[in-house]
Amino acid sequence: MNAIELSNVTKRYGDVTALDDVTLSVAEGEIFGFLGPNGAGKSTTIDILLDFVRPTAGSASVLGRDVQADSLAVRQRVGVLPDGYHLYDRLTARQHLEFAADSKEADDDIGAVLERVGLADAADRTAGGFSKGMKQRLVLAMALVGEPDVLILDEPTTGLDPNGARRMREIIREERDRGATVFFSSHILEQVEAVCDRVGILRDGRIVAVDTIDALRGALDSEARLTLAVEPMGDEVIAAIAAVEGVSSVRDDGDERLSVACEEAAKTAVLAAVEATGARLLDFDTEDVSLEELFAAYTQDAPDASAETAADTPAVDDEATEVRA
Ligand SMILES: Nc1ncnc2c1ncn2[C@@H]1O[C@H](COP(=O)(O)OP(=O)(O)OP(=O)(O)O)[C@@H](O)[C@H]1O
Repeated sequence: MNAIELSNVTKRYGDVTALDDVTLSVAEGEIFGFLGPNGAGKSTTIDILLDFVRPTAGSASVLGRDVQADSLAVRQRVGVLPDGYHLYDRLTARQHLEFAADSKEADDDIGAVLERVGLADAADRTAGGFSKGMKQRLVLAMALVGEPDVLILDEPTTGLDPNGARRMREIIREERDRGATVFFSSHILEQVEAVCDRVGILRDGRIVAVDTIDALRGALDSEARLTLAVEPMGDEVIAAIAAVEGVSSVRDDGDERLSVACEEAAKTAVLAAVEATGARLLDFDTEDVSLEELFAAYTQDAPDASAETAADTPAVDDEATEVRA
């Protein structure tokens, strides 16, 4: 049984299609990262899993139960850290957890849960005076109450300092080790890479990739980044590289250096094109795809080689002129 399943889920708000035919499965015991740019539909997906929002078409289940027909049973077994959470300013941290335990019919050791999220010292202070990060820790603590089978966390590290973010990652792993499934949305890629077994990438309401980060990197391997040092450097060299089949962008980094994004197979053709102009290749290097580039590759349109080349070609500066002279 999968912990979470979405089958052909579409959600429209008037003219806006927030989710477009999304199908996704998260296995039990998995830490699944849900990524996408602002407005991609992450919160809408989470709201559908919790039955706060109903899909226009399709269905969703959590732990084998339909989220609409069985919403109460689902909520009993799910711990949620929502996007726009609500705390009661006049209640203490301990009272919030007692409330969470009551509603889940759980008998957690409240002190221990507060200790776990680093709020033991603030247990009897009212939430109204909490900092943003303390509030986030308290909401996490509420999600952990009752040893939920599934944790759904919407941007869990928002407002947390580096220690808080690290503690959050530790807790996510501990929960998985206990047997829980963790589904969390984020656009902090390092967080996601540090803990997730798999990620799903959402773009404009559609799932564009689901895999391990390593596999996603591997799939982009065809897109290599080359840095070249060329002498003399000029528009002719840039144009020659941009014209090579498989090159998606050429960027002039100044100082006689160029960055070229191209298909793996096009690398040699790029080097040959440089030499064919009569310029000398002083140095070249290839780099790994960064997380940022990985995210951009799945969530943005491919850059237009000619546009980028034109936009990024700086005016000839003195130093460059000197080398050319
Ligand atoms: N209640 C609503 N009424 C109208 N449009 C909505 C509503 N809720 C969401 N949308 C739209 O649906 C799309 C998806 O929004 P959603 O909040 O799910 O994105 P998100 O991926 O969570 O974004 P973010 O990273 O900014 O939180 C957006 O275009 C948003 O404007």
